[in-house]
Amino acid sequence: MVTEEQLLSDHSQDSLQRPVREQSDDPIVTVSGLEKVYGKGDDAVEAVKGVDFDIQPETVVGILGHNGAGKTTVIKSILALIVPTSGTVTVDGIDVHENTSAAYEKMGAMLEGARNTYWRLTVRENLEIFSVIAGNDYRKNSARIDELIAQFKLGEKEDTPVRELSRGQKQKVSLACTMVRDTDVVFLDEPTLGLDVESSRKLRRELRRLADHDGRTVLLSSHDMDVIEDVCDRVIIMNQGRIIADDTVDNLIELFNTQMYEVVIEGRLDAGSRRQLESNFVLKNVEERPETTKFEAQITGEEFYNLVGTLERAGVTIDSITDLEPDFDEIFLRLSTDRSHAEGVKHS
Ligand SMILES: Nc1ncnc2c1ncn2[C@@H]1O[C@H](COP(=O)(O)OP(=O)(O)OP(=O)(O)O)[C@@H](O)[C@H]1O
Repeated sequence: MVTEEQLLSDHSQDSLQRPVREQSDDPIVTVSGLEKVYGKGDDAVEAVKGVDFDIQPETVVGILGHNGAGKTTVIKSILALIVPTSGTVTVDGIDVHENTSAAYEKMGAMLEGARNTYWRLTVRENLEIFSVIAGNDYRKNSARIDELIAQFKLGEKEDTPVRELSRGQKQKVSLACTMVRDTDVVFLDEPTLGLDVESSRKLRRELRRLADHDGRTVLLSSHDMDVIEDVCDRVIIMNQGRIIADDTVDNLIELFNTQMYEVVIEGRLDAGSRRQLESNFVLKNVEERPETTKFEAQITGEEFYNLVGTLERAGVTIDSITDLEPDFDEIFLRLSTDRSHAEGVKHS
């Protein structure tokens, strides 16, 4: 078993320059039939119950789920930090559990945020030490270190010990240290945790740039839906050890986009009309005002005209119908609390 320390400090590369990976449509990460049971007998916990997915190169994939959903177990299995009960994981075609050292040349990880770094050392010393650990002569690598310091706007703090930095600055140092190892695949656990709005926004841009310009593949976990929405090409949502949704962010938003409408009608909704509506649609938050009544109707895309027709047949005068576009926060909540959505949102 390889420890987390070894993964973060793999030293098998002679030079910092990442060999250019041949262009290919093959997935760079494949996870097949992954299962993990912790403990035995009555104490056994089925943390991951048969998970399959592929990740295409140069994409950013988010993994989401409530606490205990199994995300860390999946990520640690990919990183060969734990041995799964069954299933296989390959990175760039290499089985991570059979050939861990070769797989580590392909991947870097920031698992515990700022705790990765050496707090007594300065920012620059941290980057130098991570460079040395990666098998590089940091003196020859100073251009890359300068670049990372500039990219993460750490210039003013480069000679400050990490322990004296703010939480956000520590997070940036940690990420920069992960980037010193110039690997094809990068795993980031809660990369924006504790960052202020502005720093989080900049970091999100940086994460996007990693895929778009540096050709890296990023798998990140986050509870911050803005990060997911802004940065990820695709999102995998886990619940109780299983994948319940796996699709592009755009598709997930589109799927939920047309499902909720806010309707305002003139006057009151009489009992007969209400019964008629409720037999066809889910009505929520009915609110009677002095002159109007407002309610939300949950429908599928094609039923929009049915909704209008039903209202007209009921003799109701429609003031307005507004598409309630859910934010990703709400989509995540709906998906992870209502299993009935799950079947429709897995991409092939
Ligand atoms: N070492 C362990 N021994 C026993 N059970 C474990 C161990 N690690 C995790 N589990 C259990 O496995 C399940 C999945 O845990 P995991 O850490 O993978 O979830 P997660 O989605 O990463 O959660 P979080 O968002 O809280 O980090 C949980 O029920 C957890 O209690």
